[in-house]
Amino acid sequence: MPQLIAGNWKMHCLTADAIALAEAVAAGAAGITAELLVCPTALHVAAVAKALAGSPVAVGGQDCHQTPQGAHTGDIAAPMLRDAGASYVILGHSERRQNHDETDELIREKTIAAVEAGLTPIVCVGETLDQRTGGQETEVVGWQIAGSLPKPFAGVVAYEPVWAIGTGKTATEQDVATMHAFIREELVRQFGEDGHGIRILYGGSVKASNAAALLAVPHVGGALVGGASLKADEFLTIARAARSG
Ligand SMILES: O=C[C@H](O)COP(=O)(O)O
Repeated sequence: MPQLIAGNWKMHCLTADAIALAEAVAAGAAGITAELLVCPTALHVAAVAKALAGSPVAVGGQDCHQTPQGAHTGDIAAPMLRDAGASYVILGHSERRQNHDETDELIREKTIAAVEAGLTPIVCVGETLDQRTGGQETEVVGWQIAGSLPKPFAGVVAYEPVWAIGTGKTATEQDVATMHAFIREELVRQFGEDGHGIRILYGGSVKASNAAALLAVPHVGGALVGGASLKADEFLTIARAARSG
């Protein structure tokens, strides 16, 4: 399976910037064997999907509601993302866990809603600095996997240590190797043989200069890239560092 290189644009870009960024990524995608994905704000999914039509670059959302429709002011339903051209959705990002008090149970409900709408969920897990300092990182991630992923699970897991997001601090290759091996073990324990086939992305200050080393770590199935995905050249350089199989 090729690695998946996903850009999480977070709350960045006005419409014209989002279209220009998408077009620049698509223009440089030829010859890249990794799967490419960009996740703009929900407001820009349709415009970005239109800009990427005919290119190998997929589009995803950054969140969805746990129900397919209803009286939920300000929320976005998974079928709406699908209708706008998304094929993936990021769920349970630490910024949503922290800023919107999202629990594992809610994330599991959102994940089920995403799959029912035909989206591939990318479910994020990861420990805070305090949890790592306290030696609880695997326990925390194990609980997040058990609580956030429905059974069966038709999606992707992204390991993002919270202390490495947007800080410039990247987990060491050894940290990533240890945690990804643990996550694989947990996935196999919880999902049986299917656990071997679930992609596990690494996210947290991935950039052009560290991508090749991080993407070479066993059980790393790709990267979830924040800041560096806002520059097409850097995002494409990361994608070129990906393993193709
Ligand atoms: O979803 C992406 C992650 O939060 C990583 O963000 P970052 O690459 O800016 O550290």
